[in-house]
Amino acid sequence: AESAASHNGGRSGALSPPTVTEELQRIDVNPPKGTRDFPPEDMRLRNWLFHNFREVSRLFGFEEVDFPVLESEALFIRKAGEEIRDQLYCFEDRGNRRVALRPELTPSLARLVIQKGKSVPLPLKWFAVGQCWRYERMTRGRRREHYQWNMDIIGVPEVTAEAELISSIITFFKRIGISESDVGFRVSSRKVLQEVLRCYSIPENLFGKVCIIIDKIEKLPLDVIKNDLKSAGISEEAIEELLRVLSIKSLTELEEILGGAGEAVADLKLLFSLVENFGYSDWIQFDASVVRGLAYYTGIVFECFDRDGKLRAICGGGRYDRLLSTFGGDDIPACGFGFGDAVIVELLKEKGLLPELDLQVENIVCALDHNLQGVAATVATILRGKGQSVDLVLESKPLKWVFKRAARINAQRLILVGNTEWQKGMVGVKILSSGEQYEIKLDELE
Ligand SMILES: OCc1cccc(Br)n1
Repeated sequence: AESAASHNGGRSGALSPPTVTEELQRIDVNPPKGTRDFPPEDMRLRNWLFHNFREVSRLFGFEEVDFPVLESEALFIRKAGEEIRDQLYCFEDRGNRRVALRPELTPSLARLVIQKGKSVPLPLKWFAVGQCWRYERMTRGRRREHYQWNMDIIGVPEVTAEAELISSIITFFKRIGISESDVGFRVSSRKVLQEVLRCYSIPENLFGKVCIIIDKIEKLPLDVIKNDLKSAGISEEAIEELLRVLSIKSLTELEEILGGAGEAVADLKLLFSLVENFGYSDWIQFDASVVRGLAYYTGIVFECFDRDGKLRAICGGGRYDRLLSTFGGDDIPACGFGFGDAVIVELLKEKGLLPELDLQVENIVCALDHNLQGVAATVATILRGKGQSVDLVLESKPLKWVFKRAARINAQRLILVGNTEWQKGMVGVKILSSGEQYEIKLDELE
């Protein structure tokens, strides 16, 4: 009675249908709103994507780092009115600490650089692939988590660092079949805005807030943008000049307006010439309206877009020379980018470039008699010792079932352990693609 009871979920006696209360205990088998499971087929695609992230990072000599998904909330509290702040997935833990699920990786990276201090000689080239979170009202039905690939160069003030980062992203695109006819980079510098604001004697501490307002220029009506800038203390005249500068689409025109003496024009000219040296000029364009939505960028900013205009930004990044000092660290220059795992998959689907990633098992091993199960396990161990994957049939099953499973798991070879063959120290082998079959001594199996 006890085993029967334990067998059918604690209900005594023979198998009986669950009672109403037990039925109500059924949990919701879907993941929390805005989050994803990764069943095998999706996990294969994710692993393929992350493998390419990591391979490009390796090719560029970057070292992998990681940080806790949970961070002190203080890491992400910036006063510039960023969307990332409004959507912070934050709470008070049982120790009354204000904590947050990280919405991005850069602040954690900055924290680790400061923590390591002089023990890590500059420049640092670090990369990470990590899950990031936001708590967004599900009205928009958007995801609340994604995985981001980040590459960051710490300690290099020159735009050679930004050129290297853009080159690494292009290398990634090329690896997966995306070309400059599919995507492009919009590149600008926040120093453009800075130089305009300085012309109108607008205090530096408004810089981040102005950038965040302007970053919404494509998403909000122009009068809203103007009102927000006015409320932030920007004069009408300065607003008009800002909007005029933001519509510039060529470096020549920018130089005419800002003059050739400023850092913004110098940085951008150098960056474009470096990228040209890489042979990647067709991938990038100057666009003064690019500011990006994170307050801490201080120089070059870029984002990658799909030329069909169907998708949100594929990736984005820029220079953040002040972030480490705002965390109490030294004034160390830095730049980096974030590349999410979702939009790129939408782009690959659009372009018919999703890779074929079937499960591949080299061997399926099956004992034909239950007294040979131990021998079958030994065969599996021998093959695994040679680095071969083995699906070991763990129950007594008819051969028809074994062949069906072999086809489902895409096994290349069926190894049959039967009494007749085993009497001679042999096992049966069937190559499933050709149908060829033969017997072989165990120690000759390879
Ligand atoms: O790109 C902004 C962002 C941050 C965290 C999670 C998700 Br989904 N998206």
